Amino acid sequence: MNASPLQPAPAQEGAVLYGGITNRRVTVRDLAKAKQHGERWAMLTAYDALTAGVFDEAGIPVLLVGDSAGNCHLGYETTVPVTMDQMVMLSAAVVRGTRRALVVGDMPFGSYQESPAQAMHNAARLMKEAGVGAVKLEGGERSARSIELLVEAGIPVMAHVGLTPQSVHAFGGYPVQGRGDEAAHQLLRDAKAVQQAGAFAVVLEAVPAELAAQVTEQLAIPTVGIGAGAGTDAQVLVWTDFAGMTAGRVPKFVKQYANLRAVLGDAARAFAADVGAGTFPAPEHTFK
Ligand SMILES: Nc1nc(=O)c2c([nH]1)NC[C@@H]1CN(c3ccc(C(=O)N[C@@H](CCC(=O)O)C(=O)O)cc3)CN21
Ligand SMILES: CC(C)C(=O)C(=O)O
Ligand SMILES: [Mg+2]
Repeated sequence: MNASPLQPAPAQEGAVLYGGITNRRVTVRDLAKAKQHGERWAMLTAYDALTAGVFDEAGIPVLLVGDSAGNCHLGYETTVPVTMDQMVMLSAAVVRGTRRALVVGDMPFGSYQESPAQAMHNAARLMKEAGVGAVKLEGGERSARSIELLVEAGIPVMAHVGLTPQSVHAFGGYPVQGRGDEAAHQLLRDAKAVQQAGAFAVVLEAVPAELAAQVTEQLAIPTVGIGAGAGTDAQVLVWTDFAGMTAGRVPKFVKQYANLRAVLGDAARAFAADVGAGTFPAPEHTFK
């Protein structure tokens, strides 16, 4: 059955997210219901209107405008240089390009760590100037007071614990988090702290699968895994990784569902060859 745009084929009978929501945006309440129904869901990153529209029409219920835009879109080595102005612009484009998905704006490094007031100021920018439906920020216990303030102000917050990429310099790279008893207990404390603070979901990044499954069991809010095994409520991947666009090595947890880098490269070479050979434009591409 060819699902028409914005009418994706329901994944399963009684599906909350993949079946009945077509003429409105997915909300955090839908995600809570999905957890109650044991319905797993997929989140992808998106950084522009066109790509976001493709994923929206494919029925992806939540799109994250990740600060991974730094790596995948803006040519930075890490997410650290990404600015609020860049995230506002990219998030606004993703909102304009979609009709159904919940769009989550990722708060970049230095936009929330100073104080809850700073977090409020910049989260409000994403909500007002970009029109996102929720924001995401990194940190467990350390971000709890900021999450509380945002939630009290009516801003839905997705938290992010485990490997928090904005701490790449402190970590010395992107190591798996939560290995060993003390680290595992700290991860659980972080997850419970963000739930207590009012987060509607929490990303678990680069965490041993068994620990992620235990955390998922103990939380009432959905967990969104990336490199956290199959026991979380949802999964997220950076879209350039999942579509085979990323240059060079991708993290171990990535499954590549396409090889767009090769497709685009081949197309570009064919275009150049046709222009060189004078076979493009052909008569059918030409005005009289
Ligand atoms: N393209 C892209 N994909 C991502 O998933 C991603 C970004 N960019 N930018 C921001 C962060 C960085 N991420 C990363 C990057 C590398 C690893 C990585 O290679 N980790 C090691 C862990 C090895 C270990 O500690 O055992 C790995 O081999 O997977 C993990 C997450 C996730 N995010
Ligand atoms: C890796 C995901 C969760 C993220 O924070 C991003 O894409 O920026
Ligand atoms: Mg991010």
